[in-house]
Amino acid sequence: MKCASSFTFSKALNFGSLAARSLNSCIIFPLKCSIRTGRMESNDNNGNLKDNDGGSRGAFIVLEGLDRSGKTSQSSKLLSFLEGLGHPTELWRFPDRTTSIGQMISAYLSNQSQLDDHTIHLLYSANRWEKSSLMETQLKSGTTLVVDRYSYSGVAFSSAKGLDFEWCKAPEIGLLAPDLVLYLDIPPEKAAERGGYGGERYEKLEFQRKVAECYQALRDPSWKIIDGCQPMEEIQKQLQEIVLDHVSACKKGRPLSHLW
Ligand SMILES: Nc1ncnc2c1ncn2[C@@H]1O[C@H](COP(=O)(O)OP(=O)(O)O)[C@@H](O)[C@H]1O
Ligand SMILES: Cc1cn([C@H]2C[C@H](O)[C@@H](COP(=O)(O)OP(=O)(O)O)O2)c(=O)[nH]c1=O
Repeated sequence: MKCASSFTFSKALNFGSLAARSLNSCIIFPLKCSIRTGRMESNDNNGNLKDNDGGSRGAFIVLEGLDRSGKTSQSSKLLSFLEGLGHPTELWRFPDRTTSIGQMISAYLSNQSQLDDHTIHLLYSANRWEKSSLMETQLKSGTTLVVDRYSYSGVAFSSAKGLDFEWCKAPEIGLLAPDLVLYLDIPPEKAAERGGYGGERYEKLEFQRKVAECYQALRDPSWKIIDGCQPMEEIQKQLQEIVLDHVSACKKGRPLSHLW
């Protein structure tokens, strides 16, 4: 894979932290299906409700996979499932196209603008950084976040273009790490058959094959790999079984960690 030449590692890091500092002060409009804030409550030994300050929090769950692997369908089913069990839950997605950075990304994806590969990579990252403090607030207030794509998409798609793998990871350093990555595994050819690709920039079979290889390189043993070719209901059942353990571990105070 080719190395970034004029753009150094430290510049990428500086960009990431600068974007985080300046954008965190902006008004943020999160893309979500439900908003529930407020403190978690639990019973003390006498059965009285008390504030839950002891690190109890929501779980950070990420769905990853190729375009058309079923992430959006499964994310919303997961949201309904968790809400149905009474867990405060929000559905987020990246890129979040509602912010001004997100709109630049959207214009690029629909081929209305042209950007250097490094530049768009850093914009995707900035789009995550501008949401990171809100993300942390929500998790700490007890809300579980189901997130459709995260840093792994950033690295897989940009390194599939030929950018250096480690360079691609650098601007993500320090972002919150998910508690669980659910990877919907589907051959690129199968994904392409699903309703056909639209006109977006990356929706091309040859490119998706490279993305699949880059995801392979990025995977770690903690990822849950789900066969995305199964019927939707079967996938849904498997995801439900996996997430509950993580939701309860986070409720019991599993600490938040950071990438990578
Ligand atoms: N398990 C599945 N089997 C068959 N079709 C599916 C399955 N999951 C999703 N689809 C269909 O594939 C298309 C893309 O699904 P979507 O959830 O939008 O994927 P993504 O968000 O990963 O791009 C939709 O038409 C959806 O109905
Ligand atoms: C989050 C992210 C997405 N992408 C790509 C993946 C998708 O092809 C595209 C748009 O993402 P998305 O809107 O999730 O598309 P889809 O629903 O088809 O999966 O942006 C990146 O290249 N880098 C990133 O950091």
